[in-house]
Amino acid sequence: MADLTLDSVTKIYRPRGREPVRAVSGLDMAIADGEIVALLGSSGCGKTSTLRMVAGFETVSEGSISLGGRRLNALRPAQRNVAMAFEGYSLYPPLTVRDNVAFALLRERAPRAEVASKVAEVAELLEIEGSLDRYPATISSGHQQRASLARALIRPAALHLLDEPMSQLEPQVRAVLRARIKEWLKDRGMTAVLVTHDQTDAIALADRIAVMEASRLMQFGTPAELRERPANLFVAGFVGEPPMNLVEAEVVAGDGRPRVVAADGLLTLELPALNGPLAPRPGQRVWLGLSPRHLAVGRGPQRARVVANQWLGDQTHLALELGDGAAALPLIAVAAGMLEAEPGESVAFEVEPRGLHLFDHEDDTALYHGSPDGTTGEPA
Ligand SMILES: Nc1ncnc2c1ncn2[C@@H]1O[C@H](COP(=O)(O)OP(=O)(O)OP(=O)(O)O)[C@@H](O)[C@H]1O
Repeated sequence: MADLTLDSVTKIYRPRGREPVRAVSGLDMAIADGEIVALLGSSGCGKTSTLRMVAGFETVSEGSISLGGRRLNALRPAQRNVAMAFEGYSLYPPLTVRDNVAFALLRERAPRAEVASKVAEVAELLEIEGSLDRYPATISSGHQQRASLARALIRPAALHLLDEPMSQLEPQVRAVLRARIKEWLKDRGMTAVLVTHDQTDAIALADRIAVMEASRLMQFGTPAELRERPANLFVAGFVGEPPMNLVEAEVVAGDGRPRVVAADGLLTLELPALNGPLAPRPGQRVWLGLSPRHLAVGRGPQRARVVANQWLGDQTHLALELGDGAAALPLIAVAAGMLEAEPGESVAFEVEPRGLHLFDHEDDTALYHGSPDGTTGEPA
């Protein structure tokens, strides 16, 4: 267990006969001892390359990686004191699942009785007791994935790396195992970095999430920080299901309070007095972000037409439209309970102050996040 630091880490692949590929660009991250971090992003954003550089399976092109104060760059994987569960499982085919799981402990000459008890414990955690005496090729991909996870989780190491640890698991099993894996890591104070493209996995497992896009780190924060204070337009449009509504708008001076006007005046919202170096000025074009969960339907000064109403068993997703035709402004609102609203119906709504965000129109960075009571402007 140790803290992990990535300092300006860059990975450039140079495939023969092809253009170089910049897979990771100037990544800075400090992960605390005992922390669980998820690298979250879409396919090809550089998550796996990052994990493989930490594990030592890829060289670092630029920058430095250290674990517990020890620089890792030049060390072989076996010298790093890092355990990794691979997305492709990489179990040894000639060994039973039991021997695969126990392999690293036996190699480190741990007492047999201790190994047996640890294997039994992790097998129970991941519900693979019935597969222990079988060979990898004879069990399902889901069980192979659990066996690979089990093998990594029982290894004593300073850092545990998990590459898409749940990708092959059924949704129900996934929810149960997520909670158990988190408990296992936390009970033992283990430091872990996992790679996932699944937001639910990231939110459920990690203390902090590193959102990556096109080789760059977009934001590194707790799930609440990403949701309530997205650092830029990308994170605002990526995090949350559904993510934030984003529309082009302009800040205008009001009598007293400034306002933000979107879609040719179809939507006008009052802002608190804005100040600070980043605060948008009257006349400035911005991206207006509205969190679906803070569009309160059934009250307030605004009106919209219901386009669709989806009841998802525990929440309602409402597709709304302001105005008509090609110029209409679409908005998604989410309500915790069931909302009776028919398509075609006109409903009242209001934007709760904390659901309002502004982003720079030029460089996409956050300029303003609404505070719960709406009395003060809280520049990003
Ligand atoms: N060995 C390699 N040689 C050349 N390019 C590579 C190599 N490995 C990865 N890449 C490229 O680097 C970029 C980042 O890939 P990486 O696998 O790190 O992303 P990822 O976010 O983990 O995606 P995925 O979820 O699909 O694994 C991609 O453009 C990928 O095609």
